[in-house]
Order: sequence, then C-alpha cells, then structure tokens
Amino acid sequence: METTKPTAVALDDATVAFRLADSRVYTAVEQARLRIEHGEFVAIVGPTGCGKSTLLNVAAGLLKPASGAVRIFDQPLTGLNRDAGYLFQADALFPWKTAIDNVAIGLEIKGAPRAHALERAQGWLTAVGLGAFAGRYPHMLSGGQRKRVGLAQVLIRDPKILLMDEPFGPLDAQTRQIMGNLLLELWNADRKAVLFVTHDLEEAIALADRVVIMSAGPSARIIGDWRVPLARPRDISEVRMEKEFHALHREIWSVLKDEVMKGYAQSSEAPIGVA
Ligand SMILES: Nc1ncnc2c1ncn2[C@@H]1O[C@H](COP(=O)(O)OP(=O)(O)OP(=O)(O)O)[C@@H](O)[C@H]1O
Repeated sequence: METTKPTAVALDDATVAFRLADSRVYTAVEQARLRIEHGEFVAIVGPTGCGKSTLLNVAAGLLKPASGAVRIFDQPLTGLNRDAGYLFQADALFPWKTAIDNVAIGLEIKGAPRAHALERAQGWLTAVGLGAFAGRYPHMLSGGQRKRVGLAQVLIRDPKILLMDEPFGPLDAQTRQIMGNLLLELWNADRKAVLFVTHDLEEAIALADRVVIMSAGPSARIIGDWRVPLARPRDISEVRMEKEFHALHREIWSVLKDEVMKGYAQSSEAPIGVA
C-alpha cells in the first residue's frame, strides 16, 4: 500500500451525543479514533445499538461530533462528505425508474448528458451482472438484484470512499456471499477506501483488510483493531475454510462476545449513561 497518499478518513477522538426528547443528552460514541487509509477496506463490528451507523454517519458528514475532528483526505470535513458514496441496508432505488435510469441518475444529477449517462449505466449494469435487466423496474427485481442496481448506482459516480451500512443485511446467506464476492471483485479493480458496517464478524473478516470492534454503548468505544492476514484476491466462501480465518475469528470473538451480551441486555432497557 502507498503511504504517501493522504488518509482517506480520519476520526480523531470523535464523541457523538444526541439530545433526547426529554432534553437529556445520550452519548452514543466516546472518543473514537479511526483511520482508513487510501485503498483500505475496513469493517466495523459491534453489538446492536453500539454506534456503528453513528460512526459511519460522522464519516459521511451527516452527523457532526460533539467533540473531536473528522478529516477526509487530510482536510477537515465541513458539511457532507462529497468524496463518499453510500450504500445502506434499505434500497435507495426510485420505484418509478427502470434499473438503467436508476443507475444513470447518478451521473445525470452531476450534469452528464443523458446519452452518455445511459451508456455508462449499461456498462455498470453489465459489471454487476444485470446487463439484461436494464428495462426492469425495482419491483420486478429480487432483493439481491436490487442491491446490485444500488451498487451500480453508487459506483457510477466513482466516489473515492465507499460507506456501506449493513448493505447486504436483508439478503439470504447465499446471496450475501455472492454480493460479497461481487463487491470484492469491483473493489479490487480500483481499491477505493471502504468503511463497511456489519454485525456479522465472519462477513467482516472475509471482506476486510482490518476489522475494528466497538464496545457496547452507551459511550461506546473502539476497543480493538485487527489486521486480516488473508491473501487477496479472495473468494469469501473459500476463505472461511482457512485456518487463519478461524484463528482470527476466535481471537476477535473472545473480545466481542461480552460486548454483544451487554448490547443485548442494554437494548432491552431504557437508555442509560445519560449525562
Ligand atoms: N438521532 C438519534 N437520537 C437519539 N439517539 C440516537 C439517535 N441515533 C442513534 N441513537 C442511539 O445511538 C446509539 C447508536 O445507534 P447506531 O444506530 O449508531 O447503532 P448501531 O451499532 O448501528 O446499531 P445496529 O447494529 O442495531 O444497527 C443507539 O443507542 C441509538 O438508539
């Protein structure tokens, strides 16, 4: 990896707090320090409700930390992170537009001529394995196919950073693996910086260069950061058979499991840690 390039995403001691309806303050994330280097694929794993999406939203510029700093390619982030493309768990497709129009819109809103946008959109639909489905509306596509269109819609804009929040969450296990391999294949072509939120430790290890673990909230912290020692290119089904995969899984899980139990216990209680 080149070290001369600026760090794609840097969170420096970011603390994120929400004002609740009763005007108390809930500290979701406390002093998070996270670096995602150029070309690096980083997965965040943690118990339910710990603040994974919150951190992603901070990197997206959708949330401003109460304290600490956010830098994107070494520049302070003010407002939305325009270098990033987002893929969330929920579909973000326009139901009244065909697959190709849903993809082309990513360029059209940047002012690209329609013919050019359509040509590029067809190329991206082919890249995600949906070249023959260009004329279908979202309701005529399976959940996995809609995710592929969503991926093409993000990638056509060629963002330097990809922010993904449980993007394959609603899919069945086989489709998740197929989508994981597709993502790695596309990522391998130009190695964008990726921040990938998941609750699935296996998925995180299979995909990422680094796996970052958060503690249970409130005031969740980053409590571990592991480098994944698995060669690339990877097939995410096959990589799960390797002994390094199992060793790393055991090591991370020994830290994560207590936090997962705390997370479940807390999610059935009223918010605590209210400052
Ligand atoms: N706008 C908000 N106002 C108040 N509390 C919020 C707000 N957004 C998130 N929270 C709280 O902050 C904490 C972190 O939420 P977040 O969605 O980041 O967790 P998560 O780790 O992504 O959860 P999950 O794995 O369940 O998707 C949760 O306790 C949540 O209830």
